[in-house]
Amino acid sequence: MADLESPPSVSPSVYNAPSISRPSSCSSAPPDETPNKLPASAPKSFLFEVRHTPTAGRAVFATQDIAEATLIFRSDDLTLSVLLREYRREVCGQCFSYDYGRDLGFRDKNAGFVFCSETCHGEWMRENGDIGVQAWSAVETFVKKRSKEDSEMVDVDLPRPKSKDITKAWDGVAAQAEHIRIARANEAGQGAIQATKQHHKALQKALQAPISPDVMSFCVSGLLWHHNNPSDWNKVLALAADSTPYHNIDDLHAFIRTYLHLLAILPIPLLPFVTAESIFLLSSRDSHNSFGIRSLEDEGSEFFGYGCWPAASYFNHSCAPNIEKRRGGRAWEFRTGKNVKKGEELNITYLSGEERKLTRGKRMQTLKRNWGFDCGCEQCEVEQ
Ligand SMILES: C[S@@+](CC[C@H](N)C(=O)[O-])C[C@H]1O[C@@H](n2cnc3c(N)ncnc32)[C@H](O)[C@@H]1O
Repeated sequence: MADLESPPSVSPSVYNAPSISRPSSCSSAPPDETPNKLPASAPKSFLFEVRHTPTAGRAVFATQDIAEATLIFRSDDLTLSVLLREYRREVCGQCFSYDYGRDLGFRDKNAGFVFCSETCHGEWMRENGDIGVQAWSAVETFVKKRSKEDSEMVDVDLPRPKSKDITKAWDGVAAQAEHIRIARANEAGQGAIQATKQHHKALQKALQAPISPDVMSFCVSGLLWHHNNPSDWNKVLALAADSTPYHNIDDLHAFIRTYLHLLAILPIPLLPFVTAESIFLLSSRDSHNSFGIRSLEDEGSEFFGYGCWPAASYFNHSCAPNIEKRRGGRAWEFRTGKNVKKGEELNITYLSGEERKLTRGKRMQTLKRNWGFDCGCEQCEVEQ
């Protein structure tokens, strides 16, 4: 993940036949999109339009003069998200409200989330559905038994695994994944192939591997979103993709182990969604599109997690942005930070407060490291 405006932390398809096992890391371009066609999920307003640019992909442009402090867009289309485990007692699992570190009152022990109200709990249950509630309970039971095994902090200075390393690593677990599927299907009385000792051993081996609870939550939220909203999956597919989304080799392996863990523990109806491709795809879209979910007070000093709001992900970065974004509950609001002229690009910043004060060179480095792009904003051109 290189989330919009937060420090790097853990990162974090359509149903594929279970036998397909490796992510197609080289073919991550959004489907059904010609250079001039925009996805239906791109944000829409009479104040702006989304257009393709020669150097920075799609971008948002004002279609008329806009006065300072105008609300230009509200994005409430949260797809996948992760609430870091250390905040699970303090931050509402549905609306992300926070009460200065106090434990919230409505606890769902089975699922491992707290809520600020019965209404939020009910909404969360409704959105996740029966299978979702079962999935979160399975994860919670599994994590509770193990707890605190992996440190999820990543060293951002280690090299990122290249496409060929990623493919090789996923290929390396394809056979084990197949064995686990067969063992699970047999347990559920559904197997076309009789499970043997070898299959059960593969499952046990997966269960014993070190766990990464936040990576697991990230993946579960994405898989559930896909399961529960199949017709909206294109919103995620249409986002800018990163073909090498893992911060380092440990991050890559955390996702691969998580894949096997999820095959071993999730409810059977979810298993068709748990493919190497889908887990890779979640990272590849998260990497360039997630927004940090931070406290609303103290200039956002508490980093609760991150999430992906597809319509909000069409705003490019500028080192002198004209749009300010602010989270309210589960939605983001975008307002002009200054008067904007018709035809100007509408930009937010992807840099955190301290990073914004850096020199051009250091800002460039930060954006390149966290986002993989060479900043082509007007401010950087002026300062050149
Ligand atoms: C959140 S997406 C923004 C929308 C994106 N342009 C698209 O077509 O989906 C972030 C990606 O946009 C591109 N981008 C954003 N700001 C940029 C900038 N200032 N200079 C160059 N590329 C930029 C980079 O490829 C970055 O990874």
